[in-house]
Amino acid sequence: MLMAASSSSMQVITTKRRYNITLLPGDGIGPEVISVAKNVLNLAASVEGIEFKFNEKLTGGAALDATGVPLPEETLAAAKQSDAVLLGAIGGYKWDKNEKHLKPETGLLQLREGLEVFANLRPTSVLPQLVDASTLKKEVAEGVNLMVVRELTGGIYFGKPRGFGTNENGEEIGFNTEVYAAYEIDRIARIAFETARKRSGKLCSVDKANVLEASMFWRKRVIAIAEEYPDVELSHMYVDNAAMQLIRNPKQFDTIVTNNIFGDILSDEASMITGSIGMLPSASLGASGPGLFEPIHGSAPDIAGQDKANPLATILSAAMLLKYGLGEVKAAERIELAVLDTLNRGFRTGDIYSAGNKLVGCKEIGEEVLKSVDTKTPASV
Ligand SMILES: NC(=O)C1=CN([C@@H]2O[C@H](COP(=O)(O)OP(=O)(O)OC[C@H]3O[C@@H](n4cnc5c(N)ncnc54)[C@H](O)[C@@H]3O)[C@@H](O)[C@H]2O)C=CC1
Ligand SMILES: CC(C)CC(=O)C(=O)O
Ligand SMILES: [Mg+2]
Repeated sequence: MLMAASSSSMQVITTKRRYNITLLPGDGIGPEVISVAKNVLNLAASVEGIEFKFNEKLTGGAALDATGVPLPEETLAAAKQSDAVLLGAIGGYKWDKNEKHLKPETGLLQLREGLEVFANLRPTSVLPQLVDASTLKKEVAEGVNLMVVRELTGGIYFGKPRGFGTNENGEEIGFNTEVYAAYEIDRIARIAFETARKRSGKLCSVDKANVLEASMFWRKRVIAIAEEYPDVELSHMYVDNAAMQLIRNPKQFDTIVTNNIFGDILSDEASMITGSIGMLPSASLGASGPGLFEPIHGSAPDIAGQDKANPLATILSAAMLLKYGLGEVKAAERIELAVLDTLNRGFRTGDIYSAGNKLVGCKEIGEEVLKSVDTKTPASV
């Protein structure tokens, strides 16, 4: 807001906040959920006096088909120049047999690396409206509210050497390397400690330090960084036990910090506590530059093109874009409340459906969220 002096009076001029958003629909259900989330994002923003310029670009399999690479330079350049990036999902059966590294998913890794978004926040909470949809018993699921802080630009997905070759017996092999430098662990640990401090003050670091040197080093660095956060209670757990404890008693966790691959796997597992992978959003953030916001799920080729996808994870990722990417907290809350209101009114896609609710498709639940964005204010839900 600018104050401009005139000769007769002080005039208040409200400046519209304007942002450039790169949209990367990707493959499979990606374009379906992005189309719905874009409308929700646009409406919530305009109600709050924000204007978006959307710039849609190719990535993943769609980019491979059109340009021969899964992340065209033009896409990365547009993403870097924008204020935030919203991505649908990447990959599909069509490209499964592609040779070596020519996979759509490589484009996603290149994008995360190119934007240097090393911190992936994956909140997992059981909404009161969806306790029935949880895979777990009501008393185990009710009230779960945890945050997985996943390291996103290091570890085995990026480590070198990697590739295909032959072993000493001349047999074919494939190999990857789990490698972490101290700075990579330190910076994600600090994000996790800060996150835990703002939540209930409990941080659990998940590793495989009984077997892997990279994990032993991970634990050593997390313990070193803990000295900067004496108010946060730090614990450690091996990943196999963590996978089991998440199902046995998820409420023992508040903030979990872990490496790239364990975070990928544990967050898919955690999604079933909330009812569906179609509910979980994520924010990927770096030290500076635009954040990348995407649902945690993939391109779901088994339901693509059938209007069956749950777009709520992408809509909630749009809310994270507003909150973490742009600092537009009111517009973010408007979207979160609209999702709750839509669920309160009984609308469900197939993945979160339970008897007595209204079964709708991707587009229709999107329309219902739009109605809620329009009618509900933070005070009215
Ligand atoms: N961030 C990304 O772009 C990711 C891409 N992938 C890619 O996606 C493709 C499919 O991978 P999958 O292992 O099958 O994982 P997936 O997450 O795409 O699907 C797993 C299961 O969850 C269901 N599902 C996923 N999202 C849903 C939604 N929004 N609403 C309702 N149901 C939903 C699917 O129908 C499927 O049965 C692969 O090419 C994979 O590499 C996988 C994970 C993340
Ligand atoms: C598709 C992969 C690159 C990653 C993945 O599964 C994820 O980030 O959840
Ligand atoms: Mg995954």
